[in-house]
Amino acid sequence: MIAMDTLLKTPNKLEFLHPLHGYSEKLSGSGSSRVQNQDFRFGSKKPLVRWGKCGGLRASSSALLELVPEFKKENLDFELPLYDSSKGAVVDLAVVGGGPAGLAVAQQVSEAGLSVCAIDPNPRLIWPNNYGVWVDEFEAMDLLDCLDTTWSGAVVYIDEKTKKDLDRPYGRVNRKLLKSKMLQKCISNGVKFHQAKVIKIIHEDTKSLLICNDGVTVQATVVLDATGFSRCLVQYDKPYNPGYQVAYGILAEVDEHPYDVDKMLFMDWRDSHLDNDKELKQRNGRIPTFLYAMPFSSTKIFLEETSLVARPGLRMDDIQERMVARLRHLGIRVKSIEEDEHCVIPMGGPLPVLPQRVVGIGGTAGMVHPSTGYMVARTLAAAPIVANAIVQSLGSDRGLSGGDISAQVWKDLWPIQRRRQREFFCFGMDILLKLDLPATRRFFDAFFDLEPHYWHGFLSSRLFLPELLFFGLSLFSYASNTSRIEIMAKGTLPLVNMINNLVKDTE
Ligand SMILES: CC(C)=CCC/C(C)=C/C=C/C(C)=C/C=C/C(C)=C/C=C/C=C(C)/C=C/C=C(C)/C=C/C=C(\C)CCC=C(C)C
Repeated sequence: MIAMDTLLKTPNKLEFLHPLHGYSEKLSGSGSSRVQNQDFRFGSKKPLVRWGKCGGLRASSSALLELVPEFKKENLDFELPLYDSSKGAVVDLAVVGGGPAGLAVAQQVSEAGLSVCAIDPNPRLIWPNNYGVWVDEFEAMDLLDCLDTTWSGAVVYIDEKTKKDLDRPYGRVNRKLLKSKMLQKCISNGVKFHQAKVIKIIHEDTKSLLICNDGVTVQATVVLDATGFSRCLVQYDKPYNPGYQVAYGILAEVDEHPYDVDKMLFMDWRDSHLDNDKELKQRNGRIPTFLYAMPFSSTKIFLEETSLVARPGLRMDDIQERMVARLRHLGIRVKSIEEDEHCVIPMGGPLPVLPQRVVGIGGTAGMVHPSTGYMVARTLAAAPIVANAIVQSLGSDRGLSGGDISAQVWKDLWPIQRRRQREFFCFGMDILLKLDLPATRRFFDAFFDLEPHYWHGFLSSRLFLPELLFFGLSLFSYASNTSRIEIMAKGTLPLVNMINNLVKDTE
């Protein structure tokens, strides 16, 4: 076992290659933002941070990082039927990216008897992400068997004195099981797999040619980009200015922790762990982070220090430093780390060009919840909508061109009520971006006092515009006077922007 104080003396392990961002987007096609112990990139294809010798991190977090095991790629043991390019056949659908969203669509389109080719550089790799979901969201999709742990409720610590018990069960997705189930179904429906990255796409009237980095060309009537935040194929025509959720998580064996094993810790905004570090406390006061934790037992726990949203995103080393200070304060001594994850989720920002020839789902299609960073339940729920639209359009005898088919799919994915809903969520994000720690606490104090229908519905994208207005008014009425003033002061400009955008987008 290594005590935090001993850990503090260990020399540093991170080497900085970029002054601003020690983190990455995942650039290849698994439809996910989380990465584990690899080179890091941000935006550009250049490595920015490398795990290696010495560097700019304060010693405190480096020692914790010493416990992080070498990243092992864990593959599923499946014999995947391969795409045969020599036949020159045109498949009905090519899915680029093998994350949850891409595989769900591949599975559902192939179920309808259409031919599908799934392209991913690592199609057997178990997703590195630790997905958490509200149990009711997975229940609605009949996916309860894909949760490996559930908690009867969740807890939010607003500050040292205020704790909220959330009466809503939460679960961790069993990513190995979920991916195995989806792959199994894809295989039995006849999906073919191609292990490569797509580097170029050429559109013709009735088909598209996907040129892969191994020289193979896949021909498809419809192309679905499910590559996550790399936004490989989908086009954007507005400046990309998202907020960033940044988090660092460890699945750790500890000697003990103070959290109730029957509840998951949704947000812990306490900051007494920073009392001895004035500078860090001030930083946290300006752009706060909270702890999110899934206690599996009294000695095994997933801990994730999280910046809800910031622009630009917080540096990963800053987050790690805050986490180490918090664990030390809570008396959590880490014995070993089973896995760690670095998570950078772009939130909000413009939607892609609607419609366009390539269809998208998940991060690439603007489907991350702009106020929370959550996506997996929403994209899994959207997969049948995308799949149905593809199946209907391809099956229609109206002789639709590739462009007509994609237009139909985009229309079903982003109907006006979903676009308006997203506009409201972006409005919410714009307010969150401006709140310091005291204001954030006041905001969430009111948010979690709302009727469950409102806060559940907001977090799970179940409220649409008229109801969202009542949600906003209700939040306002629950807020303290100080918080109301803050919402008005910080929210007026975003409110005007939202109204302008809603007025412009009328079809
Ligand atoms: C899992 C994942 C995805 C990731 C990883 C990392 C982590 C761990 C994360 C976590 C996260 C979390 C926990 C999150 C959470 C979040 C939340 C809770 C959020 C919430 C939000 C809310 C909001 C934004 C709200 C808003 C509201 C508003 C805007 C209102 C307003 C009002 C006013 C202005 C008044 C007037 C009225 C009208 C408009 C009508």
